[in-house]
Amino acid sequence: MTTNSIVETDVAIIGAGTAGMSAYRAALEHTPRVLLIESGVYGTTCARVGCMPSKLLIAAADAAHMMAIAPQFGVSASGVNVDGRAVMARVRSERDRFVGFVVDTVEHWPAEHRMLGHARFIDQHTLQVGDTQVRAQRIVIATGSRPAVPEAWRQALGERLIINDDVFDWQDLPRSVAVVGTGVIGLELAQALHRLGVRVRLYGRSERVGPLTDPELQALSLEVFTHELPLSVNLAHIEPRREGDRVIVRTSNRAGDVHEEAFDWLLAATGRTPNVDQLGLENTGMPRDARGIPIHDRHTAQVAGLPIFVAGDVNEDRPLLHEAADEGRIAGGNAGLYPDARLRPRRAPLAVVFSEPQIALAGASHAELRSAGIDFEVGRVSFSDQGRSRVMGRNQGALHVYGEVGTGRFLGAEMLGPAAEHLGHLLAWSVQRGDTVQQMLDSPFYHPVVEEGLRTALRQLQTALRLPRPSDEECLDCGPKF
Ligand SMILES: Cc1cc2nc3c(=O)[nH]c(=O)nc-3n(C[C@H](O)[C@H](O)[C@H](O)COP(=O)(O)OP(=O)(O)OC[C@H]3O[C@@H](n4cnc5c(N)ncnc54)[C@H](O)[C@@H]3O)c2cc1C
Ligand SMILES: NC(=O)c1ccc[n+]([C@@H]2O[C@H](COP(=O)([O-])OP(=O)(O)OC[C@H]3O[C@@H](n4cnc5c(N)ncnc54)[C@H](O)[C@@H]3O)[C@@H](O)[C@H]2O)c1
Repeated sequence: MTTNSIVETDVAIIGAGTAGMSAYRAALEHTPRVLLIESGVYGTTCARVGCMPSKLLIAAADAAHMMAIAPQFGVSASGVNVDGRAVMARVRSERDRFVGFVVDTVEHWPAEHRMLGHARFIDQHTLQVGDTQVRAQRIVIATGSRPAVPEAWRQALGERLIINDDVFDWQDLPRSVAVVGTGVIGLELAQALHRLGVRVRLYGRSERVGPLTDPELQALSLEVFTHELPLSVNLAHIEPRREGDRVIVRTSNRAGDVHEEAFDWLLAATGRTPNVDQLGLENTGMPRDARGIPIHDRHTAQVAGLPIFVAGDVNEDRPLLHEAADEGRIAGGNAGLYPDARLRPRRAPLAVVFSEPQIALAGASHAELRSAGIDFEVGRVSFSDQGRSRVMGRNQGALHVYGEVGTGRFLGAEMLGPAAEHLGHLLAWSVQRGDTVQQMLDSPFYHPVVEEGLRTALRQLQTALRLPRPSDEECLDCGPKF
């Protein structure tokens, strides 16, 4: 690569996604010499092909679903008509609006702070970007991730294999889609398309549908989604092939039963790969893990003693929007402050899946508690008979809350059920504050609300924890006397 120009800067940030933009703002608080480098287009994964367009598609699906189930309330219109072109027109135009705000923001930043091109490390302080060499005192890696698609499928299916990015550019809804991968993206998109009248089948290698780790809730999740969606899980082989314009998905289960079904498209939702492979990281001598991700401290974002920082989905640690923004803030701030580095606190974990019923994980997951060897008890509630959930016709799912034996500290929760996006917040906030189960029980609960289900689970947990009963002066909702 010939180098025609050299640019010198204090902080170079690779990637203008959510993490990179947040790092840019934080670094600017310490130095005006900041350079944000982007190899693709401005607008971020979240706004262009992630959080926002997926929720727009789900919003349309929710509308169709509400009309479809309205007769159970004694309300009906004359059938449900989904106009695929109108659905996709709204998805695209609202998505473009969100993207427009982000692009506007970046384009209003000074031109000398921005560079377009693919950045690659030459050494710890130097990046090659096209024919420009960027010499930076400190560098933030915020390169995000991309869909991981089995190469054999790409070869076999050509353009009939699609990823989430493609869905949000559709002009119309297709007739049929095979969705492979029962993780978050697969579940959200498969259910939305199904509710919009697309013939969908969701394929999975295991019996796990969504990110829940509690075995009882995993089983419930499989049961609930099997009830609504055509699902083929626990498959030993998934072998798609192309016949003309059709995709034939041939599967065999562990018992050897073979099934074939034809679709217009195969949507691969088979996880994501961190963008570390084309960065020349081998030229820096930085420590990396088996996946090639720079080993760094999640409270400073710094790679062991080096002037290099990591933020966002590229690190595979909680690949979520709010975490990418936080990590960008930490990485950019510390890149600005280098050689000082501040240890920054991290928020309690919170993840939400916008399926119906929704899924939420707050604080420590069941699997994390088990692997850490923590002594904990579980409180449970089913939403099938929960008052408000039944009123709304959304009485599906269950909530499990976890509390520490001995201290009564609330540790975390997993749930599948109504209003999980809101309950998840309450629960994560309690974990972050260090609330005890008793403190949560002493908080107000309105009537009739879904949160009353949470109270039932907390009461059960408090009983299971067998803690000494507080005096009547100290509590409103006290556990039993042992
Ligand atoms: C379908 C889908 C739905 C989602 N829904 C949600 C949701 O509802 N809620 C939620 O919290 N999260 C959601 N997420 C996750 C969320 O979108 C990500 O956590 C977030 O966008 C990550 O931001 P980032 O800055 O790390 O990466 P990105 O926004 O991807 O930014 C990385 C940037 O780096 C650039 N880049 C890469 N390599 C180079 C290089 N060598 N040189 C220069 N530039 C480079 C890329 O072009 C890109 O612009 C969803 C993701 C997907 C895919
Ligand atoms: N609501 C949200 O917040 C939201 C929505 C979408 C995505 N996200 C974020 O994006 C991340 C990535 O989501 P994702 O769905 O791509 O990943 P994921 O890890 O959640 O799911 C990938 C799934 O694909 C399966 N899989 C992998 N290879 C396969 C193969 N060859 N055949 C069949 N199945 C295969 C895996 O077993 C897994 O079930 C999530 O972890 C989440 O952090 C968040």
